[in-house]
Amino acid sequence: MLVNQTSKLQTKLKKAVNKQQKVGLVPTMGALHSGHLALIGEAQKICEQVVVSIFVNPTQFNNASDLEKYPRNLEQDLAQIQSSYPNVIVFAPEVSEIYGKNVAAEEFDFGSITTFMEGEYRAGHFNGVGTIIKRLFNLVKPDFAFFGEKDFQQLRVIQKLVEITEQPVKVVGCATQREVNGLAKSSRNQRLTEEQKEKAAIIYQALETAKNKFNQSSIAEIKTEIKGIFEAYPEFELEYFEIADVKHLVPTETKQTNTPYRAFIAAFVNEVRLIDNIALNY
Ligand SMILES: Nc1ncnc2c1ncn2[C@@H]1O[C@H](COP(=O)(O)OP(=O)(O)OP(=O)(O)O)[C@@H](O)[C@H]1O
Ligand SMILES: CC(C)(CO)[C@@H](O)C(=O)[O-]
Ligand code: BAL
Repeated sequence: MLVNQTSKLQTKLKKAVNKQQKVGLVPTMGALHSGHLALIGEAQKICEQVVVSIFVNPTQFNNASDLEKYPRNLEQDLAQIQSSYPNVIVFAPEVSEIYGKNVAAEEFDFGSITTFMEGEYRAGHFNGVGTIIKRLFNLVKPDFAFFGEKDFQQLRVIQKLVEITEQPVKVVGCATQREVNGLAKSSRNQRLTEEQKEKAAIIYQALETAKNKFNQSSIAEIKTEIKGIFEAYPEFELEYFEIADVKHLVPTETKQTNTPYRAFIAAFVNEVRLIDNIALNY
């Protein structure tokens, strides 16, 4: 069922708490796809009451056109949730319900995990994500909250946010759902043509290449190979390809033993920006 106001949401959640039900939160920006539905499915496994928030959060966008063109389709989102998960509460507030008149992000110190990659290329993005998630956690008071590994850096930011703000929420990371060709499901894929979606499989192919070469090649060699892959596709612009240790998320050129690494990529197809990542050695 759909709720737009925080007061109504809290009334509904009181009932769940009185019944000693576990509450799970799945934050989204809507334009739902099977990646989101997988998160809801994971939430349903361990929580009797699941809340899905649908809110295109303005303070996390560093690019006005990206915010304006972000796909929005509340009717279709509600129909999808209703048909698969009829007991879910959908919280879809207006911007004013969350921010009042002050549409601004709080500042957080997330340390090294936000210094590079998304933190570097989307200035202020993670302060915006931290702001909305802190507010949603305060409103919903979930026992568990579910986030996709597709946005791996974001997942680590949320874990850090919980630590900094001492909110009693367990953060659950969920595996990336992909198209048959390997392209990570993403709401922004809706802005691609069918041909672009097919070609965008090179993002995943680049990550797989990095994974296959990780043991026998240096990071410099892997980076050269990935750049070469993208040179063959002039309509794609590689923004970054990095290999970073999972703990600090600091890109590196040298491999340390007994350290788990992931490869991270961001690329533009025309003006649509896609991201993805893969575990390399764990
Ligand atoms: N392919 C996917 N597999 C698993 N989780 C996903 C996937 N895509 C998104 N998610 C997760 O769903 C949640 C909501 O993400 P969001 O609404 O931004 O969708 P999105 O598809 O990531 O959109 P976009 O990529 O355009 O930002 C986040 O926790 C995100 O990591
Ligand atoms: C977590 C989130 C819903 C916060 O707006 C957003 O960043 C997203 O959809 O990944
Ligand atoms: N899925 C991450 C949210 C964003 O791109 O702003």
